[in-house]
Amino acid sequence: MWRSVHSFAGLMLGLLVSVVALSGAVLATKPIYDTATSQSVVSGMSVADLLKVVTNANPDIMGERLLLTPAGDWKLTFTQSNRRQERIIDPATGDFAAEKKEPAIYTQMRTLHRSFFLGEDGRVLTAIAGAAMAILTVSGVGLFLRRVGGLRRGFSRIQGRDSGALHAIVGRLALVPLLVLSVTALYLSGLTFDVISVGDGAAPAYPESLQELDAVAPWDLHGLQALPLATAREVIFPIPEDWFDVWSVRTAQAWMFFDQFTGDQLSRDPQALSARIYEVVMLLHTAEGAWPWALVLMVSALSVPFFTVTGMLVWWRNRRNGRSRMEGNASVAQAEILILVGSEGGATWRFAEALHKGFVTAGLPVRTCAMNELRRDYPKLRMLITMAATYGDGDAPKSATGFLDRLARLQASGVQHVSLAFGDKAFAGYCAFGRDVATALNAKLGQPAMAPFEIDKQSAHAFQHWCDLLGDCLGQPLTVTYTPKRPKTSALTLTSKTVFGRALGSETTVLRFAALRIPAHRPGDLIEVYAPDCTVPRLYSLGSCSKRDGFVEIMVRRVEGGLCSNWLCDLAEGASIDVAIARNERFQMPTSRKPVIMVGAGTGLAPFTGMIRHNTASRPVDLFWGGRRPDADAIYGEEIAAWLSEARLARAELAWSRTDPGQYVQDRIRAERSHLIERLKAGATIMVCGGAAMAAEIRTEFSALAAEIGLSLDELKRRNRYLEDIY
Ligand SMILES: Cc1cc2nc3c(=O)[nH]c(=O)nc-3n(C[C@H](O)[C@H](O)[C@H](O)COP(=O)(O)O)c2cc1C
Repeated sequence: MWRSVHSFAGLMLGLLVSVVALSGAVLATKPIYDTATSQSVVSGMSVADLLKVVTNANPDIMGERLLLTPAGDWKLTFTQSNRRQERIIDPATGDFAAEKKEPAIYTQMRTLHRSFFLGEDGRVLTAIAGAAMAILTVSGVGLFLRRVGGLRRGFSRIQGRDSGALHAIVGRLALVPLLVLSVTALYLSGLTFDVISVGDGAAPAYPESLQELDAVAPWDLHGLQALPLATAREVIFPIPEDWFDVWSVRTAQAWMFFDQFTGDQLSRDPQALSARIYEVVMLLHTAEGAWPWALVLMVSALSVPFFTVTGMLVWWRNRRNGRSRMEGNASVAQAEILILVGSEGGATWRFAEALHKGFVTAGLPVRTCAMNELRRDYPKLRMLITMAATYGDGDAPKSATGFLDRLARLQASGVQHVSLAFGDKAFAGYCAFGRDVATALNAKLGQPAMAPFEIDKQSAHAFQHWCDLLGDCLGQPLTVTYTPKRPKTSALTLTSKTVFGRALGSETTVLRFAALRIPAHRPGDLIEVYAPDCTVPRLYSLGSCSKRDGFVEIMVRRVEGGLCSNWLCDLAEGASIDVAIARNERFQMPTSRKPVIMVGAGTGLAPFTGMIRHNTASRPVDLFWGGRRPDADAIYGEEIAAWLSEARLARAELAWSRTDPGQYVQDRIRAERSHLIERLKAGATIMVCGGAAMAAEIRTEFSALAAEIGLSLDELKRRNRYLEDIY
């Protein structure tokens, strides 16, 4: 529901809201401009002080009223030579000052902001924009909390730098000011259309002075002396020689009345609640007289067009990933079958879409949504089907991070369940999250309707088989048609190839391609290579950055019988290959300036090469890398030496396993124990890339190191300070 509301409002009204917000951002500079140019109140002045300077500087006038203008100037109404006049005065000297002329841009922006240059009719558009902004903000919060898996995780670090993550990061920061702006905008529209009114229209109850005494100068009246000028909005002078008239001062909260002879406060007439609310709303919405808040409003308003653009990108990406194409999705109240999807790259959504269609065709009320969208209650639910991919070290994919907590709160009895896991046998934690899901379902709902099933490398064949089994289980054949979708690929031309390790009987090749029209990527992202005769792509870590390097670089180890690796290693210079980019947000160089410890072996060096090459700010980066023999296997040997001399790399600890004595990368870690502890204390992030066996050894080493300073590996992982890219 949140998603539909948010997408609909954003797509339909994003432009309108952006125009109002941008013009609002310009208007928010006005209080800053006013502060810089106004005849500002001399801090520490009282109302009595102002009256004194005004009277002394203009002895031959008869003052009537002093009014603080929205621009922050004091305007004096007075009579001189029987002529009534109004002049801005300088509160420091009491002299008349030139009336400030507002720059034309503000007048234009105000008309655009309030009515789109369309007169009264345009005010409806502004009201719609205000309502849309309120809806977008509230539904955005709902979506965000669902994405991170609940309020408890609402303050934790948001992973990734894709448009969705940026949308959420900026959204979290701008949330409060945008909510304030939208609610106050709605209030002001309510005033425009007379839905809300300010005050009851009653004039304050003026008291009278109690006795006639000799005239006293206002600056000698203790009541006015005690009233700070900063709190006053308006001062009304008593009529001269009218002994029962009083000094009246309006503040944001009340009218206050002072005896003109004794200076005593005679009474205080609080502003009506509605008038006070109006004052607060105006302050919050326009920030007049409060330039720091104006700055906050300006930045927040500027973020609105950013949301429109990133929001559209997210919407488009979701569409492409099949996320929003669940036609015939049953409502929560009607759903009898619930398909929950845990996906990060989008492939599982495509399987889910095929299954969803199968149920719709069979006439069954089915609802398909992300695992993080699981609700507490589905009144008609009969069967729950989970389709979950696994990421990282057996972790949940993005759309399922909060699933296990949500499942615990599900109110369901007599609901059948089936789990399907997606993974890749090349990973150590094959289908690990899918298995966790199956275990949790068993604990919550009892025995499954059919045995949990695992699909390796998105096998269409295995999926069809599982759909047949599911049909048997339901006692109703299901027609599910799944056609694997090949992403849009780009062609790369091999420009150079460097082979290492021939002398050792197995080769590692660094392949460099010309990068002409390749989608944006950074070191650590993955490249999907489509080799001839391979139904599924093979993934390789990228060592290059699309923005900074003029090439694409990967490292491939020849695997006996490996279709793709042999094909790549045998490629001739000038040959072309088809590739797509797979973002790997979990394995990116952290953005802070804290140290980074990179650990890898063999081709695990690939992502680090790009990260180190671009470490131009010389942040402390240590590389621990394991190869076999320095004479045959010194991949990037010269570059590493250069990076050290250029301070892109602080240390290079290379371990050679086939020398005498042989050493593994974990041995170097043990040898550098005290240095690494210092790095950990300084907030270092550890990045590990390579085979599963090596990664397990490194985990053991860093668990021990972390324990020495009272940390645990789990905690480091939770804080995104222990990142792994394992194959
Ligand atoms: C960066 C990355 C990490 C992965 N980690 C694992 C893993 O630990 N265990 C596993 O079985 N599969 C792992 N996989 C494979 C995915 O689970 C599998 O490709 C799945 O079909 C992806 O589905 P999705 O595109 O819907 O996210 C990983 C894939 C990638 C790209």
